[in-house]
Amino acid sequence: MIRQLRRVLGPEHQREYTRFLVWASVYGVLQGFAVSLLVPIARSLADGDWAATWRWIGVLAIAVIGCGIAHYVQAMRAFGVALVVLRTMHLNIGDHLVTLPIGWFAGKTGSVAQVASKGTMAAGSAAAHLMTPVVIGMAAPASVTVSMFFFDWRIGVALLVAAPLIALAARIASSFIAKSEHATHRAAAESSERVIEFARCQPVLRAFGRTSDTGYAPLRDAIKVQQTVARRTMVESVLGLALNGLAVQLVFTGLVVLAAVLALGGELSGIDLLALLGVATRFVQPLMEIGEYGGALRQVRGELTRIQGIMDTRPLPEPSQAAAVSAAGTVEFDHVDFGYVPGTPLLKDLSLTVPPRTMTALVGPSGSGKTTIIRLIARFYDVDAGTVRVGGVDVRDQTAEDHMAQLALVFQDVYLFDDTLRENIRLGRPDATEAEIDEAAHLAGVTEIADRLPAGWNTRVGEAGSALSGGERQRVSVARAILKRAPIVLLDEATAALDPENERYLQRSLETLREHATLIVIAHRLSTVVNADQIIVLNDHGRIAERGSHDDLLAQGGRYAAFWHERSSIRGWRLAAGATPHTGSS
Ligand SMILES: Nc1ncnc2c1ncn2[C@@H]1O[C@H](COP(=O)(O)OP(=O)(O)OP(=O)(O)O)[C@@H](O)[C@H]1O
Repeated sequence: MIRQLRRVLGPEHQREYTRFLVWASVYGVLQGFAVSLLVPIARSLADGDWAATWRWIGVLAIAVIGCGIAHYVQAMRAFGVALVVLRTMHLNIGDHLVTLPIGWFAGKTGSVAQVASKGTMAAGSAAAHLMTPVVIGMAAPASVTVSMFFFDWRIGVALLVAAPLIALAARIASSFIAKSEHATHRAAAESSERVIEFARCQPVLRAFGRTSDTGYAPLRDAIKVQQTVARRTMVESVLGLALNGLAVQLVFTGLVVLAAVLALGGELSGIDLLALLGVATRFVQPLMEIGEYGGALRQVRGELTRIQGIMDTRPLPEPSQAAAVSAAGTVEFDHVDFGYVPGTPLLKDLSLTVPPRTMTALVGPSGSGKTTIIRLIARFYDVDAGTVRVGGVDVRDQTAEDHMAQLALVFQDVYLFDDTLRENIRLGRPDATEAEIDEAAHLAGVTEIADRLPAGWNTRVGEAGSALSGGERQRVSVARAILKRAPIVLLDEATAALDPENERYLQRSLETLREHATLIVIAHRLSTVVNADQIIVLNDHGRIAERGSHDDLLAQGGRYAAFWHERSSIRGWRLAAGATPHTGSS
């Protein structure tokens, strides 16, 4: 844990941390030394040598004063380190998170939040409360052992043999408990996920009559597993603690027996024996304390491992010198291979070119990789082979800032901040004038939303935009994109089944965006596909099946043409995998 804490603190706080460790060790060593002085004091008393007795008492007084000073300094330093942990760890984690590929966050938002809050608190309190007993638990027995070599080498040897035995027993007990604690942690995480699911899915569960009478089986099962695992953990923890306690007691008993044997053989006086018993007690007590802190130590170690896991995740490599954009508004895929799972390629040898200020529609069966293409353009992930060029330059040769400056993203899962409509649009370009915001809002149809809301433009949109409908949220997101004036707009049409109002605004926005920007759209609406300059039809093997304009593809008489003829009678469509047309509303 000492090493883990050092790693997560970062290089700039190493000196502070080392100073704390030194003072805590000095405190532990002085404690052990002070206790060991009982032996020479007892011996000189037994010998009736008052001068030596007072001399040793003087040394004890100095050691005790030293202990007090070391205690104070190490406590202040421990709080200093704890404050540094709390102050800097959030910043370190935050600074690191912004360098990670966006794709890394998929499915991790819950655990990242947990680590950033609970993990840093645990690390901070470990520095303030746990490190001192741990360091003393190691330093004091070591100091007692070394001191005993000066006063009675036989006891010194006995302590030297005993220490590793106690450490071994503690390690066995700890690994025993850690295994069951790990299972408890997993079971607890599973049932809390099921509880969240249960709360979130209430409308669905109620709609299907899965109320509390019938219960929600996954949650019930998860709780049952958690209870079983918790029972087992309790038993195993008690056994582990008992093993630890037994080992310490056995060592203590061994030391008492050894001292008694020496006393009986006339090698030690009665007063020597009493002094050694005191020393032996002080030897085992810190070791016992380390065992008692075992649970808390393992918990902190787990949190530090999770923090370290985030900090060890490699950021997207950035070039030391950014390449300048050479062909603004173009997007190229050059023999790209990509898969989310190593060894399972999704896109294979994919090449495509999107000229500036054109509109490209991506169509294909569900799961064919349309969203993945958009994510690669935005560099959520790096390709496995080939090159993705944005603005004529490999995305890996651009800084994240230069790269993202060329893109505006309108995704299905639009995230709005719990702020006013106006501030949510302003996010697209913070230095935009009020008139520019008004214009973007008007084009995307947000003005009409504001007119309807009770506080107009000043209405807060709620957590993640919960006060707006899906179509309205997308209109705000489109307004952001219009305001940004990025040369390339990536847009995932929310759904084929937009209501006429949202449909009209989206159509108008696309036309506006098209005047200045390159548009790459995951197209669900017939009108988008027909109006595109280029249609890329993906097959379900991660390759491009057909490409061209609507007229070209109809003339080719291939798969697109077949589906077109079949589906053009309904609004909204999507190519389905294999030979079976997709018959849903999308
Ligand atoms: N983060 C991820 N990790 C692992 N696999 C993923 C991830 N995201 C997508 N996939 C898988 O990659 C494949 C392609 O997904 P993608 O979202 O690109 O398809 P799509 O053509 O956009 O589908 P749809 O039209 O249904 O939205 C799917 O099989 C999907 O399950």
